[in-house]
This record gives sequence, structure tokens and C-alpha cells, in this order.
Amino acid sequence: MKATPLDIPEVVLLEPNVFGDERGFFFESFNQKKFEEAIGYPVEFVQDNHSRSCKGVLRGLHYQLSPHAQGKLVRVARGEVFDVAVDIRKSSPTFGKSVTAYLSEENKRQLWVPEGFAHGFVVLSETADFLYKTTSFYAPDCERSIIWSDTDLDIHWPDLDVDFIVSDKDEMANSFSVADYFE
Ligand SMILES: Cc1cn([C@H]2C[C@H](O)[C@@H](COP(=O)(O)OP(=O)(O)O[C@H]3O[C@H](C)C(=O)[C@H](O)[C@H]3O)O2)c(=O)[nH]c1=O
Repeated sequence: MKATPLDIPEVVLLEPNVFGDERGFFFESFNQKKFEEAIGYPVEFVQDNHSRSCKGVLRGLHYQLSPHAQGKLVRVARGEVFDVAVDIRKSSPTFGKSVTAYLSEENKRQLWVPEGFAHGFVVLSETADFLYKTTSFYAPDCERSIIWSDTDLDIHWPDLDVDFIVSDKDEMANSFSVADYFE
């Protein structure tokens, strides 16, 4: 597996070894030992999630506060998404900065988004199946959102030929300037 730290190095792009033959392909979508070797520290996942969305759906930017902060290992089994992680650790030199990655059924790339980041994605394909592992259980009382279009974050979302589809919850999310941050 190839591991590439992004411009915010705590966020790591992972590219698994894919074995193709006349039948199709095989790859280890998760291997605890190889994952921990790639990021350099132990991680325990407790929940797997799967969401399916149509083109233009934007989910995020979400995170959970401590003690239920979530690290997320995200991937796309069908379609393609533009994935975004925003550093919301007040003490970080990259506080307020974001990194992005195109994750797809074709490139089979995964993104490790540690605790301390807000996360979201927009779907580029007609349909996308988004699968991810989290390091803490869902805790709705601790869940927070930052509006995807926040001008302070200046995320360069891709232009689509459809309008973004955003839940009411996400459309009414806080601006970055008043969000709850991590230390
Ligand atoms: C996240 C979650 C949701 N739910 C229930 C709550 C709602 O009844 C329903 C849809 O939840 P929501 O609209 O928050 O789903 P997403 O917008 O995909 O949320 C996710 O969006 C971005 C991409 C993230 O990074 C987070 O993992 C997560 O917040 O699933 C659960 O039962 N368990 C869960 O872990």
C-alpha cells in the first residue's frame, strides 16, 4: 500500500495494491497492520458506515467533539467524490486550512482523516457509494457542522452541471468563525 501525506501531513492518502486478472480485481480494502504501518500509530475503529448519494449531493462538513471525536478512513466503492478535510485544531499551524482528494471506484484511493478535522464530500458521478470506518461511535449530541460554502475556508469545490444537493441541517450549519474547534 502506498501512503502519501497531503499538504496537511496528518491527512494521508492511501493507495492499496490492486491485483487484477481476467476475472476482475482483488485488493485488501482494510488491513489493520498495514494501515497502522502506513500512518505510524495505532488506531482502533469501532464503526463502519455506508452512504449512497446521487450526483451533486454534498455531505458535510461534519465532525464530532471530544470525547467522541472521530478519525475516519474513507473510500468510494462506486462512483467518484471530491473529498475534503478541514483542520479545526486551534493550535495547528494549518488551522482553517483544508486538503482535498478525488476518491473513486476506479482509483480505489482512501483517505485517513484523523480526529481534529471536519470532513465532507460532493458526489461527481451519477451515484456514489461512500464507505468509511470511524474511531468513535456516532454521538449526535456531539456532532457539529460547518457550512460547506464558508468563505473563510475558501474550499474550491468542483464545478458540476447540477446544483449541489445539501441537507437542511448542512445548509443551516455554522460558519467557520463561530465553530467549536479542537485544542
Ligand atoms: C453519521 C451517522 C448518521 N446516522 C443517522 C442519522 C440520520 O438519521 C441519518 C443520516 O445522517 P446524516 O444526514 O448526518 O448523514 P451524513 O450527512 O452522511 O453524515 C456524514 O457526513 C459526513 C460525510 C461525515 O464525515 C460524517 O461521517 C457524517 O456526519 O443517519 C447514524 O445512525 N449513524 C451515523 O454514524
